[in-house]
Amino acid sequence: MFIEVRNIKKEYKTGNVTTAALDNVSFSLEEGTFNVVLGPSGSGKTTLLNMLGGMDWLTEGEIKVGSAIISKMKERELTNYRRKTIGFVFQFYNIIPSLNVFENVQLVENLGEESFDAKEILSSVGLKNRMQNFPQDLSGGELQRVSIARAICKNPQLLLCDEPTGALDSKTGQNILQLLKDMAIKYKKTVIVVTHNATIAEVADNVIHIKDGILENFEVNSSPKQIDEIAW
Ligand SMILES: Nc1ncnc2c1ncn2[C@@H]1O[C@H](COP(=O)(O)OP(=O)(O)OP(=O)(O)O)[C@@H](O)[C@H]1O
Repeated sequence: MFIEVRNIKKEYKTGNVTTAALDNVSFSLEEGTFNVVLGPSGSGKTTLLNMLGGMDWLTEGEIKVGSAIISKMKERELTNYRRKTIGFVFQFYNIIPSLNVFENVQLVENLGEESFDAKEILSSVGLKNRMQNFPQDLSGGELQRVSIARAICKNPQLLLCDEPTGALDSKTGQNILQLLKDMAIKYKKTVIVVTHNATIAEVADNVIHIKDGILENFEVNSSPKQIDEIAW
């Protein structure tokens, strides 16, 4: 298994109040799979993504990614892990407005040891003719393509996406999901998409259902739908 999450717990303390954002969650995922984390607002989806991405430390439990036990890592190792192993895609793209499309992607070319060529990756996400444009000239769907190209350019093993289609209409969202699925198939990336949209889960290989920080169900989808079969 590429990812093994064992009995993880994450508590946040604010003053005297302790919130268990995740409680005793365990699952594993194979490499090259397309996975969805599904749950209502406040259920712990982003917390789970942050834990997998090495953004913060667990309260209890263990997370293994590849051969690395990331839950045991100190700050420096975690920074290295985030840099080399993880690509992040966010709902609102996080593109730098003063850099053109090519420059936004080229920024990360030096982070990975076996990075892809920025131009090649931009072509593969359908932005060959937009490289010299600035973000202000692009549509939401195109901006999300830039952010996927940037996430994938350093050749990370794991692509973590927080509501990547949340700001897009259904048709554009489908295109973006197809692109993320292609990343799993074509580049063997393990992709995890967080969403509260149950329709999106129908195309996933595995669905991690969480509610109130607890894993309600780990659903293995033996025949995931094609992306053009869904709409929301
Ligand atoms: N840094 C933090 N400090 C304190 N509480 C937090 C922190 N981050 C998250 N929480 C709490 O942990 C719980 C889970 O939050 P999380 O953001 O993971 O949920 P979510 O499922 O991603 O929600 P949404 O879909 O609304 O983004 C919530 O009760 C939230 O208020």
